[in-house]
Amino acid sequence: MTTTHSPAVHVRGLRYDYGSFEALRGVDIDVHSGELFVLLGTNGAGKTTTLDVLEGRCQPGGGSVRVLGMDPWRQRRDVTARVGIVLQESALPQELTPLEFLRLWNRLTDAASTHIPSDDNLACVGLAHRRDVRIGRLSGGERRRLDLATALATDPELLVLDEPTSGLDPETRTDTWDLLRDFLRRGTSILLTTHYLEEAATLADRLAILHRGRVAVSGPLDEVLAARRLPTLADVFHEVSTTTPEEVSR
Ligand SMILES: Nc1ncnc2c1ncn2[C@@H]1O[C@H](COP(=O)(O)OP(=O)(O)OP(=O)(O)O)[C@@H](O)[C@H]1O
Repeated sequence: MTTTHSPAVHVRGLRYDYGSFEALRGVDIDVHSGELFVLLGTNGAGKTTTLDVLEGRCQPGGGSVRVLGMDPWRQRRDVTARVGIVLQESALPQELTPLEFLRLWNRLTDAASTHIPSDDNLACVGLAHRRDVRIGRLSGGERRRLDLATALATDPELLVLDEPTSGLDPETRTDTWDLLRDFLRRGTSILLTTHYLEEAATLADRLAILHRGRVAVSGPLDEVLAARRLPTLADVFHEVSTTTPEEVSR
């Protein structure tokens, strides 16, 4: 893995509209190199839209966005080669096995990237024993782990994960946390979204809560709690989600 001295993600004043609906209304986010940053949000707050912009799938309507120092809209191919992405909805081919799929994935993704051997990758995500089973027969949790394996295939500098533990049982979820911690130890930066506040409190070096297209609070958990004078992240989340947009502070 090559290292970078740029911040992993630098977003200022990001705006995005769906027609006349303002989904992002001036979002600021920094993910420091080597940290795990959690983006929380109320339903429809704009988390997925933010990730779509970071991945170069949507053109920002305003503001500036840098991912590993690059403009994801103009340099999408370069960003994709260095960023591992897990989308909220994946479309894995049901007829292939995990091993066949990862080998195909490695051939289809950027030839300039270094690929982790597929067997090693499957072992890394705890799927070695399921490598020859058709994907259509895998459980939801196993498929989510295969999603993660595709994101890890090019040994990325940055992982962008949209609800990577959604629908996993508690044990598989904590296994995934351990896996993410392994990647942090290797210097990978991670940005993930989740609806699980416990996950955010456990994993995040820093976090942000989006509400109606704006960052309502951000920072390390202890600073967020101190700033709001509240005992738990759940209390902060409740306060944010019951605040009207005009009252949201930046
Ligand atoms: N294609 C679209 N057309 C119109 N509105 C959209 C479209 N996609 C998303 N939106 C709206 O933009 C807002 C932000 O959506 P987004 O999916 O980014 O939120 P989110 O924080 O990921 O939500 P959730 O946590 O519920 O998945 C929502 O109000 C959503 O209804």
